[in-house]
Amino acid sequence: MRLLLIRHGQTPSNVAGALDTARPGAGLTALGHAQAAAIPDVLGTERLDGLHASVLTRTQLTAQPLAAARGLDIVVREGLEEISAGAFEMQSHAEAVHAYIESGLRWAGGDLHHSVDGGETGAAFFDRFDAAIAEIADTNDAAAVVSHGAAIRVWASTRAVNVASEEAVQRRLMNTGMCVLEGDPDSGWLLQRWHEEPLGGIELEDRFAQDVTGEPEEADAVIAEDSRR
Ligand SMILES: O=C(O)[C@H](O)COP(=O)(O)O
Repeated sequence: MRLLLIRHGQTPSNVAGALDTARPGAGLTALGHAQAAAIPDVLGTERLDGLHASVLTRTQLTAQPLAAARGLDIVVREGLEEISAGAFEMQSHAEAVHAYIESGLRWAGGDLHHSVDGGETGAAFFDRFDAAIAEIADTNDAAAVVSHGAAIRVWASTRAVNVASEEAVQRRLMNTGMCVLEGDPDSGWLLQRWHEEPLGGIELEDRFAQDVTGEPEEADAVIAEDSRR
């Protein structure tokens, strides 16, 4: 199947740099709605049998313009939600952000027992995300899935057999960025495309936002800079 994993549009938490991973989570900013509105034109005539979103409000809002343009229902699925920040929920300080990013890096390196304090393990994350994707693959040859920055980066970089996981997991994935994979749960997945910027173009990127799951390397660089002071 062809799987389009699209990160949701910008939220106030993405602007503030807060680890917002609980339900129902934030809605979209005005820019987030504009990013979502740009998606249908950019996807053009790309085949889509289904449109899926996580249980968090921001992915469903992001999927709405595409659903309207294609006449598709948004199927809300458990398992596609953001990686839990545990005890760091809604925190934006450097240690919290570092621990959250570091966790995904460790999972990509195979340390699946690790979790942030109070959060889920890598094993639990992959179990639920794999299960959701397997359900989608059962009934769709081509699907768009609107999910989250850390979840998409970690899952795509680890499940794609043609990339080095620990490098790919650190790539940028801005709001409404997209990873395209082809394959299936049995034969495996190939990464076809990693579109870092918003699908609607660089002019829909907010250069001043503290988007911690969109830019893991930049967030870590800021942390390193802070710790030298
Ligand atoms: O940590 C964040 O940046 C978010 O609050 C969680 O990731 P998301 O914005 O991609 O859902």
